[in-house]
Amino acid sequence: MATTNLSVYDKATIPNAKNFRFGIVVSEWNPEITQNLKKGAIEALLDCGATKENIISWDVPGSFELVYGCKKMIQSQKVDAIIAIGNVIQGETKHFDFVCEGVTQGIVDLNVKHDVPVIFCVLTDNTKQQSLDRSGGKLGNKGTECAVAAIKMAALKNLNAKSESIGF
Ligand SMILES: Nc1c(NC[C@H](O)[C@H](O)[C@H](O)CO)[nH]c(=O)[nH]c1=O
Ligand SMILES: CC(=O)[C@@H](O)COP(=O)(O)O
Repeated sequence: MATTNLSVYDKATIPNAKNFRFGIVVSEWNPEITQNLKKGAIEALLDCGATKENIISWDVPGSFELVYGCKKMIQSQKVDAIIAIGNVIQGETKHFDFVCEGVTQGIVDLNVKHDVPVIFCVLTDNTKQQSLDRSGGKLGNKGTECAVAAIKMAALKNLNAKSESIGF
C-alpha cells in the first residue's frame, strides 16, 4: 500500500519522551530533503516531550556513511535511540542499489549488534519529487514518523523486567 500520510500521530499512544536522549545522524547528500526530514523529526520529538538538551545531531557525507556515524554515536554518546536520516535518489547507474543495500543492511547490523535502536529514516526514491512529497510535502514527513518510532523504541529499550507492557 502506498504511503498515505507520514505525519499523523496520536500522542495518547506515545510514551512521554522527556526522560529519553536522542541521537540524529544526517546525510549531507540532498540537503533540501534531509534537512526537512531532520526538522520534522525534531519537531515531533519536542512535541512528544523531549527536550532540546537531549537531542544530539551529527552530519555525515552521504547515506552510506550513516552506518559508521551511528556506530560512533552509540560508542561515544549515551542515547536511548538514534534516527538515521538520508535520501538516496536513483541516478543513471546501479550505484543507487548498492548505496541503499549498504545503508539498509548496515543499520540492520547495528540494531543486532548494539543495544541502541537505530531508526531507518532513509528515503530511497525513484525521483526527487517522491522525496519532496515525503519530507514535508503532500504525503507528510518521514522524519515525523521516525521520531515516533524512536520514542517507542526508546521506551522499549528502557523497559524494566518488572514491567508487564509498555502500554503506548
Ligand atoms: N547518490 C547518493 C549518495 N551517494 C554517496 C554515498 O552515500 C557515499 O557518500 C559515497 O558513495 C562515498 O562512500 N548518497 C546519498 O545519501 N544519496 C544519494 O542520492
Ligand atoms: C544513488 C547515487 O549514488 C546516484 O545519485 C549516483 O548517480 P549516478 O548513478 O547517475 O552516477
